[in-house]
Amino acid sequence: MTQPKGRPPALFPLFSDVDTLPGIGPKSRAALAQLGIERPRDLILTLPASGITRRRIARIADARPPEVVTVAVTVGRHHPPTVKGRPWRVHCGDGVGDLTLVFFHPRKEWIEAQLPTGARRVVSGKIELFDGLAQMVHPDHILREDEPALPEFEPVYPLAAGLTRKGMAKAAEAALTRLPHVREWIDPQLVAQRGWPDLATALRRAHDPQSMRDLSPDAPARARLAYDEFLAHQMTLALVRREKRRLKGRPSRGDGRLRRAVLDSLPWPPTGAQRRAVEEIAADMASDRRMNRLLQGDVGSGKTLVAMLAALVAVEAGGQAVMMAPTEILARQHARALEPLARAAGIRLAALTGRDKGDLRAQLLEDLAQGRIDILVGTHAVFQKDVHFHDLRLAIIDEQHRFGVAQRLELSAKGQVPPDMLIMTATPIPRSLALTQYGDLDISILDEKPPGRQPITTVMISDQRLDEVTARLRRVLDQGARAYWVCPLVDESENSDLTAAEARFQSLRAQFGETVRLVHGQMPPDQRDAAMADFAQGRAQLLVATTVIEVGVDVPQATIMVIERAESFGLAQLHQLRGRVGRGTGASTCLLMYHPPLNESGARRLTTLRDTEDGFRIAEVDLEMRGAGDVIGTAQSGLPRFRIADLEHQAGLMAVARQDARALLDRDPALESPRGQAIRMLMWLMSQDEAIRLISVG
Ligand SMILES: Nc1ncnc2c1ncn2[C@@H]1O[C@H](COP(=O)(O)OP(=O)(O)OP(=O)(O)O)[C@@H](O)[C@H]1O
Repeated sequence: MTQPKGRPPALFPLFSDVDTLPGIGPKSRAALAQLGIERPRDLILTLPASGITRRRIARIADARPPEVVTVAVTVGRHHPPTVKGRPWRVHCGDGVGDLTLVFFHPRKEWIEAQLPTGARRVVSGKIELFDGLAQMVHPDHILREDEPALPEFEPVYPLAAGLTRKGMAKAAEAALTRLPHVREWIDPQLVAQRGWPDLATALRRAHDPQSMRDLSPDAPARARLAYDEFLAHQMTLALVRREKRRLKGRPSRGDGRLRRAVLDSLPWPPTGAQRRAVEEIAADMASDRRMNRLLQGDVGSGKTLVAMLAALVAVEAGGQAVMMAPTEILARQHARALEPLARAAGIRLAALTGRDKGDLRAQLLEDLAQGRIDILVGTHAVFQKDVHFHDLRLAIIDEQHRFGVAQRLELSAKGQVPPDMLIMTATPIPRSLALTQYGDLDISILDEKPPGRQPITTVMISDQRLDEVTARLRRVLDQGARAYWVCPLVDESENSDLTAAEARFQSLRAQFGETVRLVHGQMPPDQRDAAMADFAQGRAQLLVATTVIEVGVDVPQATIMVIERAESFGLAQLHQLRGRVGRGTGASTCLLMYHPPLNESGARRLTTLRDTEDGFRIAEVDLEMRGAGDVIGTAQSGLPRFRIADLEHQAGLMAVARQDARALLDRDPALESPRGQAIRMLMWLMSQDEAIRLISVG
């Protein structure tokens, strides 16, 4: 295996092919590859995931089945199967009690050699009761009495077909011998304060746990290794961040005139969180470094205004701003929401999506290039080749978790003088994940709702009470209320959602008449816009919808939301959906209609939602229930795959690692000090090769 330029020779043995280890042949090599293990380095970072405690008992009668035990027995008679498909049974005993060993399809020679009648053997495995008799199916170990005793605790590695536990443990042991001596890269104070062992000791202990306690994320060895992984990752993010900041931006300073005009036009003052976020953004934009900031806002926290004020900084400075949304619907919605604000500021705002074609589009592009448009809102169409700005100073990206670090870097490469970047996300994500995925960005958080909002009353109700729900709906609609009715996510295919939504629409229309509208993603855009507009302006009172209304829809007069088959939605999605109500000063209600019986996960999601409206709290529960990868999305999210660290349980360490990484780079930009050198070693060890290249530019 060729070693990349710059990798310290001391690490070569760890990065050679895994089959250079003794005892690893082509078969094991293939099996290990299934686990993503290709080099000895991968082996040392693949830790036991769980463990088995095997109690040693003196007599069979001492077992408390079902239980994994080790016990000495005398082998009795063999009972080979008389009927095909039946197991081979071997009777054993210890003079007092009996134990039957059960084997499916054993090789005759093997089993007779392993368990000769009359011999003494130590067997270890799970004892179960079968028809009141003790039996052990496929013992994990069969030993002679003179063989070394089995340890009471046995680590369990992740296994793939073709690998045995023993084989894994041996391979890991062999790989560990290739670990060179390395200088400590962790801050000595942190090491002392947490009582962490050095790398080699930590690895040895992590591979040789003595009890379940040693496997917990808090065990010093595992905590240290998790921190190492976080630190390497955060070093990379810190380097990427530095690299981006190095990209000179142009300072955009406004006189505040346009921002004031917008604020004066609003009936309410900005919240403290909005004010803070705008200040942070304006300060970034005023500096001569490029802004790379993430604006994270809970539902209904008022991100739109913040985005608009940011855009106005660019316009006040004589430039333009662009805002990009992930979908056509969202882009249109943003444009609609920003339009009145643009009017108040007396500036020109235009929307551009894939839908725009022909002369209109050509005219729009011309206006944009001439600087006659100040703010452009759209889908990714705004970044097409033929779209030229007169003077683009700010790009706002409403991303919904769609981009990873790599994509962000790519985007920022667009344009000659790359604009400041503001990334907005409407889904609160737990801090640990934010630091993982967005560690290269600075973060502003909107965690405060505009004043005057009343808590949303959230109720769980069985769909067997559908009639009560519609009766109640009739009463409130008669009083002039506006309501959403969200149809279930039947399965992955959009068509079946559609059928469900259409069927529900028909039945509600039969009951409530003309005031019901339907929106779904496959409607012609004009019809969809018309239905939305009818609802927003009060010409319709009940909007039946699929999840297209999940984000961005803002109709403050809507106060009721019914979510059908609520248990079929994820937590974050439910939170977003519910966020469509409770956006005005009226009291709002959300009915989570479920189809009984609820399973455990469904129940937990719905009760969590019922009990809190705090998106950040909900995000934590979501993370706990689903794990990091699922919360952020698939591999394309840019979320790194940690081998050891556990984001759910070691989130605190991530924050420490981020701080340490940034401080380290500030003090030692080229990583030349002894500790800097050690950090380089860590980064090589963790395969952060790309990032290492960014160091030298330091
Ligand atoms: N400071 C404020 N005081 C009162 N109302 C506000 C304030 N800021 C925004 N609003 C109003 O709150 C509502 C929600 O704002 P906005 O649509 O910007 O939320 P959002 O953060 O985009 O939410 P979501 O992600 O849920 O769509 C809008 O009707 C907006 O006019």
